[in-house]
Amino acid sequence: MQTGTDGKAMPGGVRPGHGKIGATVVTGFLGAGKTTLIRNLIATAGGRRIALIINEFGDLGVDGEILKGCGDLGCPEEDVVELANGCICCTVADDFLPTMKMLLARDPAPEHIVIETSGLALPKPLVKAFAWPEIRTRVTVDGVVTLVDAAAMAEGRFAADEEAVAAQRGADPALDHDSPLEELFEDQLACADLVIVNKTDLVDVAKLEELRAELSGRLRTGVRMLTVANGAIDAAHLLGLEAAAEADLAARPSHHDDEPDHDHDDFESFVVTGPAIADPAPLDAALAGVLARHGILRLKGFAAVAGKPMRLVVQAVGPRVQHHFDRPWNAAERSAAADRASRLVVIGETGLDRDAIAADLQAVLAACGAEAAAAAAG
Ligand SMILES: Nc1nc2c(ncn2[C@@H]2O[C@H](COP(=O)(O)OP(=O)(O)OP(=O)(O)O)[C@@H](O)[C@H]2O)c(=O)[nH]1
Repeated sequence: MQTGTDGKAMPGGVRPGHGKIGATVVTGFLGAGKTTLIRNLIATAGGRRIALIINEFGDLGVDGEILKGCGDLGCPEEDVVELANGCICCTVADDFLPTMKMLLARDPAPEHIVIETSGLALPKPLVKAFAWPEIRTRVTVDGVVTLVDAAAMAEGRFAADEEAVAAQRGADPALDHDSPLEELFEDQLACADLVIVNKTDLVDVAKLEELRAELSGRLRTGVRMLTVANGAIDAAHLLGLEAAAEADLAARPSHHDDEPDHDHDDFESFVVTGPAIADPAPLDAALAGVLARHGILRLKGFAAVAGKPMRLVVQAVGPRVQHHFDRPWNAAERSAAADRASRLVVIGETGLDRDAIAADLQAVLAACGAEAAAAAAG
């Protein structure tokens, strides 16, 4: 399902403005479906040479790995650049600009550049980087595409916890923000040229209309909104917006406009390593329990399954856990088979009980081995 809010025709394909290379910034909260959308974009881009810059908050490059593993001809591995271990908005000078220069030095240069920000990144500092002299002569921000997780929004997962905010305000009357999640959500919406409400399969029609009405009141004038499931939207709707967002920063307010050196103290992530499992069947329900017990926002990574040549991708967003085999372990990974283990990145608001979470996750992985062994023996 794809609909415009204003009934106008959607833009066509890539129309490079003023001879510059277009760049699309894909933003949206943790697990909103950015990587899923980008896979669809690549698959429907008609063979255009698109370079991807993939940024992750945790130091395990899961999204880049998934995109490289997709085997799509439009996305050869060398065109996927990973910027893990930090939010792109904070590492612009150290990581992003050198990466852009490297891509622009290629011959031939990419036809379009797509940047997936981490789910915790503020898009505005990244857009600002396109105004840097070395970049702006060659590249323009074709559009900022913000994904909204319809299910998370319907469940109130971005809304401020009124009691917690009241308690914080009591302790610090100068506090001017609602909650880290709400602020981030607002920043991502305020910077958008196009909003995609994803995961419509998880909400009913009435709820979706409610969400659209709420969102449309929070967007800049003229920003379009589309509704989709599984990021299934054609590249023609995403590329060619011709927004030149880097020249329009004042129209995109951020909660952090007065904080050039903001940080991400409100969130943390760490990686848990555990044993290979024997049976993925009980994994989802068991992991959902861990997420709920510890208030984990996002968990993702890879599990090794004993006796299987394929890598198991594990994904959890809020209460929903999914797994699937994506590709065979490659030769280098196979030769390290003795060390092959399951690796999961955990992301949440600051204050996670890392030891307890690691123990809980390792117990789940171990149980998925033990239960299968018991079933085989019985
Ligand atoms: N039910 C449902 N699941 C979806 C949809 N889109 C994505 N997912 C699932 O949501 C999970 C997260 O999707 P990703 O595409 O990895 O999300 P992301 O925004 O890239 O995640 P981060 O980079 O960690 O912020 C995966 O398990 C997807 O399969 C959708 O429309 N409906």
